[in-house]
Amino acid sequence: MSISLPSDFQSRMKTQLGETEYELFEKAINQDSKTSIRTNPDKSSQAPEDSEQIPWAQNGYFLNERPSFTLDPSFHAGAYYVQEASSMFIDHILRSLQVPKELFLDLSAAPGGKSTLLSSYLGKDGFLVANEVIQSRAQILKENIIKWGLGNTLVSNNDPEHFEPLEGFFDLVLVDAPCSGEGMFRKDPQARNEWSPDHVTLCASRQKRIMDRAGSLVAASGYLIYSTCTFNEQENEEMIEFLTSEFSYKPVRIPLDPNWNIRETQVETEDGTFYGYRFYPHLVDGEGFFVTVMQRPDDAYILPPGKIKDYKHPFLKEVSPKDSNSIDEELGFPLSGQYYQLNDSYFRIESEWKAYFEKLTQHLSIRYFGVEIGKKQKNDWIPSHEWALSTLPKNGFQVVNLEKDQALEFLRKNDPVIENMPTGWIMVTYNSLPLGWIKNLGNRINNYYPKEWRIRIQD
Ligand SMILES: C[S@@+](CC[C@H](N)C(=O)[O-])C[C@H]1O[C@@H](n2cnc3c(N)ncnc32)[C@H](O)[C@@H]1O
Repeated sequence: MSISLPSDFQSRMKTQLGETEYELFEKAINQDSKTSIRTNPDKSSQAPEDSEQIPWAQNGYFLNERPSFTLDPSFHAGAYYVQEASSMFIDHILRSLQVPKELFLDLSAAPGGKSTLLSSYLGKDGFLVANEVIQSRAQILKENIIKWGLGNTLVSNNDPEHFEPLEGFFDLVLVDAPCSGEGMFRKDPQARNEWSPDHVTLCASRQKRIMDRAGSLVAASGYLIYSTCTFNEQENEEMIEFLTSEFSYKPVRIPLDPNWNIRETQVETEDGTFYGYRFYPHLVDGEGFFVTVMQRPDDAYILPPGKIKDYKHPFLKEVSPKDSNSIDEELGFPLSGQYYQLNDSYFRIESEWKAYFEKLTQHLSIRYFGVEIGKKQKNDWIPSHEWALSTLPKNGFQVVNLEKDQALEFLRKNDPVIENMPTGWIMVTYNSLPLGWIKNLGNRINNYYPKEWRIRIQD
């Protein structure tokens, strides 16, 4: 049985859209949404079969059918992320503004849709902090960042308040805020039951608390992006008013193709006209979404990372630049890595981000960073699953490419039946995409797929 739209919501939307347009909106919100994915250009450059390009996202595609993603090994290999189309507008924002690839923060990042997009945009040139306050969700975020595999991200598990010592530190801060979720009424009809005018007010005051901190974290000339998946003005336009009353920001206008049917909204403030972009389901093949962008003035504060002498951390041990270089050389990586040890395992980041990383570790609760390579035992490496899924080379290991059935067995953490398998460590792949490790000991096989990731459904 379909869940009806709350009557207060209906009357608010009628005021926002007018009666005639409201009917189109209501019809659209009760229809199925289109499935879309964003491919990982560092793993797979192919457009999916039977798909159509999303005009505002370079690697975004609408699929003509919704497949079972769980039963597609490429999904587990991080070849793509399932993301609704409107959210991918962030890609258009970054590219049209040519935002410099520096230090980015995604403050409310789980499960990682926008973080994986930011990570791809930054590539080898930038570094991303993907933060999530809820512990269990930070775990899912970590998993998705590992699968994406670019090694340019740190996952933290902090309340926005914990970022206070990092004011003026980030070149871009994205806050995809927890909201009343009106834009999800189509995809998740249960969300209709949770909606009430009081809930909207509660969400707006929580957003103010978050933005009160987030607004201060952006460095001079940096960008602040605020988004929600809700339609109302209280959580959107009013947040622009709030931000501009609390902080000094300049408006940013994003070029739009009129065929996209994205609605621009304007907010008059003492600092000029600011812009927001709203996605309605009767106008766009995506879910409800709102986003605004603003820029910190050039004379605002910048917090430099400084030099941390004799880096000390209760858990992390720095590997000297000389030893870091030797590891890169041994493993055939670009000679630009800085390593750290955590519980005897080695983690690699690009050395360019060393000072930034070390400053971040002084203040944040780190869940993952860079690429975990594995442990060293005498002269051998015990490779980590994270390394397999990363885009770093895996030189010197044997590789076995699996058929789909074998790959699914591996992902269920069963032992895939493979003929003429060599002994030792083997990286298993599907369509040449790394899935993980097995070790053939001759009389038995060990499957190193992480048990908490294993898939549980049958074909
Ligand atoms: C809309 S979701 C983020 C979706 C994510 N950006 C993506 O694209 O996959 C909002 C996130 O904010 C988190 N959150 C909840 N309360 C918060 C708070 N007080 N401060 C910051 N984030 C919060 C939620 O746990 C949730 O993961």
